[in-house]
Amino acid sequence: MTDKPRDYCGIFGIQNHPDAALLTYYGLHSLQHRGQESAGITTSYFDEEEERWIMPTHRDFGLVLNVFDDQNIFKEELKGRAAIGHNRYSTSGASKNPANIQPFRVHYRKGNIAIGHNGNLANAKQLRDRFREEGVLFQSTSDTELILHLISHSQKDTQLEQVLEALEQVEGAYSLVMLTDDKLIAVRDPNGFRPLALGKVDGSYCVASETCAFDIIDAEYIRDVEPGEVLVMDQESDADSEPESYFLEPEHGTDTSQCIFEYVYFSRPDSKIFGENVDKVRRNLGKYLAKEHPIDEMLTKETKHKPIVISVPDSSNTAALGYVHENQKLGRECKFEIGLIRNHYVGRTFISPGQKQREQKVRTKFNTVQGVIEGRSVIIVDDSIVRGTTSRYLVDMIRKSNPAEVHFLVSSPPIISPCYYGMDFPTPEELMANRYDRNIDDMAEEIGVDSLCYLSPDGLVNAVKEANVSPKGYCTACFTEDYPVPVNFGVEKEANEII
Ligand SMILES: O=P(O)(O)OC[C@H]1O[C@H](OP(=O)(O)OP(=O)(O)O)[C@H](O)[C@@H]1O
Ligand SMILES: NC(=O)CC[C@H](N)C(=O)O
Ligand code: SF4
Ligand SMILES: [Mg+2]
Repeated sequence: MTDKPRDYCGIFGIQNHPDAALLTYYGLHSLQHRGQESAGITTSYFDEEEERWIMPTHRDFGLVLNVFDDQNIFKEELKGRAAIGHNRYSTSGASKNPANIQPFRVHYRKGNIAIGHNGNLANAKQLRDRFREEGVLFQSTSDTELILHLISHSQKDTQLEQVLEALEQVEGAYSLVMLTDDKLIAVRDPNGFRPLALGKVDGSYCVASETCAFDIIDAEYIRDVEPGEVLVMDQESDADSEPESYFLEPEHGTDTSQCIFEYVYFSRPDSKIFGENVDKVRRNLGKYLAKEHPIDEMLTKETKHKPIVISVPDSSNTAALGYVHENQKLGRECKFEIGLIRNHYVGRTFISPGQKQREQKVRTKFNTVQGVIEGRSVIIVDDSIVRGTTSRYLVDMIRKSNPAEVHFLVSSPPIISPCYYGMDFPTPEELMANRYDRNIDDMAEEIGVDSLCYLSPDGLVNAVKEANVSPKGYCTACFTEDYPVPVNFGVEKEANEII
């Protein structure tokens, strides 16, 4: 397991566009925050000379910028009017295993097929055990490959029927982009765990995990792919007519369970996911934080300045603004300040084992603005505490700038349980809330703050539902242990690695 939660994967797909691979490349750039281990693009075209469909794939470890560092990749290699792309953060199958880099592309009796997956299959172990018994030779150690085996094993007549039959057998979290020789297929699991949006650009359809990938290519957001929806776009599809749409039956329950942590931390504030702007929802989390923990109820020191609220850039900027705005509305004095400066050249989730290295990591990523902090009552707003590494060392650094007092507010509840739906969390024992038996006073002492306050689980759901009025439900399992789809607890990411 990992040091802290890491992002989900980012996926992108486009059909019937002359610059399919290039637009996918730009889309992946915008989705870089969702996965930084590896990146890949697959395209599809009919080769007149060879009289067959070709599906070139370019994929490697690293950031999008490094993987696609040569223009010729687009001119000579990734030809075709349809493309899918993937940025990976591993949840099933080791991150260092090159076989796990997506998209996966295979050839079977119905032609070529490629897949990019964001999420984690809840019944991967059962499916893998079944295939192993049947004698299947696996090409990777990832859960995503199982979907391809299910498709190739299907005895249905058409490829589309095979895909639908395969998807009826998988459970858990999956937003998918798939490429067949002549079709782009976009899928969201019936629970709708992961986001996936439909857009159009130059009259062509495109899909992406987050709408910030549309903005970078000047595409227009049309709507979300609905939970359980399978969208099929062929070479004749043009974005003025509705794409073909099919629906999968939910295996467990009928409610949707969109990942609430997307709104708390993962998605970019300039994106729209689950039908609502992330910025709007995140500000509302700050507002509810102010309702539950108004600023003056925390302060204990008299200072000659207004208390200051600082965010931990960039992920909590928006929630901190919402917190300040609501306090001011309630007549409580405070102001938003930039008290921490972030070095943007340090990766989002740079893994560094060992305590000394973790401390160094926080120092490399942040520095304090002494003049802003000195003598003030400082309220730090962050979006989440996982292991407690960031908060502990940040408070240490802030204390060195001589504030009058330091309080820590979190715009989500304590994380008490891992995610099994597409995010890589530390084990339950490593989560800070569990290390301190969920005793918030003890956690405050460990972090070194005068007080520590969290948004309540009800506050979280209410804040999200007020900002996004859609009736769809949310997964809150990492905060509540209420898992909407049964999971195989304790299966390690590396469980299938043998070399
Ligand atoms: O308690 P911890 O284990 O330290 O993890 C919690 C921190 O991790 C996340 O930020 P991260 O540094 O991953 O990325 P960000 O820069 O996108 O906020 C989150 O926003 C918290 O600041
Ligand atoms: N974070 C994700 O969405 C991961 C997708 C897939 N389970 C993998 O590990 O490759
Ligand atoms: S467990 Fe947490 S991170 Fe995972 S899908 Fe549910 S809300 Fe999202
Ligand atoms: Mg952060």
